[in-house]
Amino acid sequence: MSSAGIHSPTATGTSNSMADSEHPRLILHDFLSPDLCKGFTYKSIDLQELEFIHKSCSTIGYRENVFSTTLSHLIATNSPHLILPFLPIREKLKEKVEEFFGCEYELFIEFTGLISWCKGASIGWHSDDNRPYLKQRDYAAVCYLNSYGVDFNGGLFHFQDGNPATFVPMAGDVLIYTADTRNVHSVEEITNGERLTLTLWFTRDKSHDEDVKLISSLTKHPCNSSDTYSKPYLPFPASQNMYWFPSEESLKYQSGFDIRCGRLHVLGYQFCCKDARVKSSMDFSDILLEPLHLVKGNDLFDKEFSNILHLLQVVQFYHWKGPTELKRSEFKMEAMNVVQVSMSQREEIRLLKVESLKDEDLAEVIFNGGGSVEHDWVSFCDVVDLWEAYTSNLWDNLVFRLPDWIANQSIFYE
Ligand SMILES: O=C(O)CCC(=O)C(=O)O
Ligand SMILES: [Fe+2]
Repeated sequence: MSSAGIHSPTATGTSNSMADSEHPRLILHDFLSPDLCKGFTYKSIDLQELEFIHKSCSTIGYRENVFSTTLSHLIATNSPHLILPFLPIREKLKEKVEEFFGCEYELFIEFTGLISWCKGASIGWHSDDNRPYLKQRDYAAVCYLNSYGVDFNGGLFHFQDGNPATFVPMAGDVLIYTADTRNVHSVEEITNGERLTLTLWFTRDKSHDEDVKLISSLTKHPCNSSDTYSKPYLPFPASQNMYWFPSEESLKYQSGFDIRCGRLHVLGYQFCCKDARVKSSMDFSDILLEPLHLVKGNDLFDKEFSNILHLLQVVQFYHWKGPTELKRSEFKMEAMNVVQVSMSQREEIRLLKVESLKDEDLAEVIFNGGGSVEHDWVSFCDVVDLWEAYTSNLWDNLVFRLPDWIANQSIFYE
């Protein structure tokens, strides 16, 4: 394997003795450099791209105050094309783990997911194979997508024995370790911010190969059919309870908040339904599945998004691309349909907010909101087109690759 693209890694314990040691582990600094995937035809890796995917697609995670985005969830919500940005790094990591532990071509990826930990999340001493249903896990690779002291506080990683005892998560670093009791570890409580990782587990057991399961879903998915229809790539939400925080409130929705609405809220956005509660009898969770308009202050963006996930994806895309970085197009005010919110719409927006954000202070604490976020409608307009181009390009790319994946029962990039 060529190491081109692995940006001046300062590896701890690259020698074999470390892989064979009492605590086999490896730290790679700056592994996820922008150069990582230079050789790939798709594009260079962008940590913010994975952040964009997580902030627009995540659901409630497996632990308190944790959110996750798995590849199978992306397929289930009609965003199978969003697995593509994971693939270059997923492949590089697998090669690295196999190389370090001397098991080339023996491993399968068991799980790939974006995982974020918010204020209050922590985990005590454990090994990653410490449940009967996790016994197949042999190795873990955790890629840190943002940084301690910058994006979050708390969240230091500790190994119970051996060195290093503490690891300070910084964007671009990777931690690789065995999933057994030779690497018992913990993560300190997050005190503020959102700590984001791309986490993979590897197994020698083929029956736990994630690719086989993903390909089975992709085979049945519309992206594998020749019926073409317009905009096949619009996301479709999973069930409402998967988006309600905290999850124990999701049976009654009396306190807490919908995480998609929470994410919009901390960026200063609201939304309303096209036909002001035609649907007055409708439940807020059904309205989130209806065509929606984006609202900021008194401005209503007069373009319909097909549902709350579509709207959130475009908004997060805008914040990924950065309003200021976007080259301002010629002034195209007339093409930009921003109208003033009417009285009846104002009331509807308020009601929707009350129902979807029972506890807006909690949403602000969890998603670290409140700061001022840049926004202007001219660049937002451009982004709607850019999102469309980005998405349909990924979709075409997926459709092109899928037959080979199915034939090989393996998801690969190169
Ligand atoms: O995010 C990390 O640093 C490690 C998380 C962890 O220990 C786990 O998910 O099992
Ligand atoms: Fe762990």
